[in-house]
Amino acid sequence: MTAIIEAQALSRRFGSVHAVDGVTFAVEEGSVTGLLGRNGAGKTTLMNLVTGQDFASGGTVRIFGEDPVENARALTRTCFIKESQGYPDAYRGRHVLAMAERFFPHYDAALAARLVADFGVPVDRMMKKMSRGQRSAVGAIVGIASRAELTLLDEPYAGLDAVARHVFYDRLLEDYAAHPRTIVLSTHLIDEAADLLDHVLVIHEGRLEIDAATEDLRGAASTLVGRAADVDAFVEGREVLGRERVAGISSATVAGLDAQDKALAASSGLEVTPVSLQQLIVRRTGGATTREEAA
Ligand SMILES: Nc1ncnc2c1ncn2[C@@H]1O[C@H](COP(=O)(O)OP(=O)(O)OP(=O)(O)O)[C@@H](O)[C@H]1O
Repeated sequence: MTAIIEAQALSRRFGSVHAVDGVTFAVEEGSVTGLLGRNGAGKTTLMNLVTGQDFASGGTVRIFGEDPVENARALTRTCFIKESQGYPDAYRGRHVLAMAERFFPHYDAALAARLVADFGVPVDRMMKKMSRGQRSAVGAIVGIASRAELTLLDEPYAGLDAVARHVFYDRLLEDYAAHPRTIVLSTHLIDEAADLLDHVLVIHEGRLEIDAATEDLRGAASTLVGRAADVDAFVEGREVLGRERVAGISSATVAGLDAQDKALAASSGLEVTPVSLQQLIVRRTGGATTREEAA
């Protein structure tokens, strides 16, 4: 496999804030990677470093094997769409699409036109007069139609309604299947995007908390519900990610249960359910929680 992005001990400090704190990872060619984390975790900063829009305070990052900073060759193979994208005052939607067509060597204008219709974007309207969702849709259209070898999408659907988000997932997957490329997508809507992702990078307070195949994370934790005494006995000595207790009934989220463990839990009268990717990440980045409520 070829690594399209390689970061080694990459850091970015803003004064005393360690926005990105010594992260090392590789993104493989042709993968769809979710860059996940809480507000302020460092996702945008990391994407800015990967696309050469910011300078590292330490460590290195390479895309296509090269330093991205002021590297026109690497950057014309890269499309970075971010929520906070600014546009010149006089730009209408169609100007943004025309610029994209000029910039990206593999841009497909016919696909962009179809996506404009799918999202219902008023491309003759000034960008500054578009709603937040319409501006996001323009970014999503450029992100998909550019067919850049490396596509980074930073919260590409902020403001998009549920229908438009599903149009985005469907069209992105469809076009990716026909024209494979490397995609990195940051999002807070983890479960919604989970089917799209084959790899997950979770960043927490600037550090890389999880770097794993989505497949390996599915079923990586389970929730056990039952009588408090039974739950307590079962989880003794296991990795507990979170625990809640209401009136003698306990619920515990536990990592690393195999089929035998689950069967044992069930035979002890506990209800066992898999934890979704989103729940797992919330547990991992929110710290183990313990909540007790009286009856
Ligand atoms: N230019 C800057 N100057 C000072 N601090 C900054 C700057 N840019 C980012 N930060 C800080 O670095 C941290 C990481 O910010 P970043 O925007 O990368 O987070 P994020 O994961 O993209 O968050 P969100 O999900 O809220 O968009 C935050 O604490 C932020 O306040």
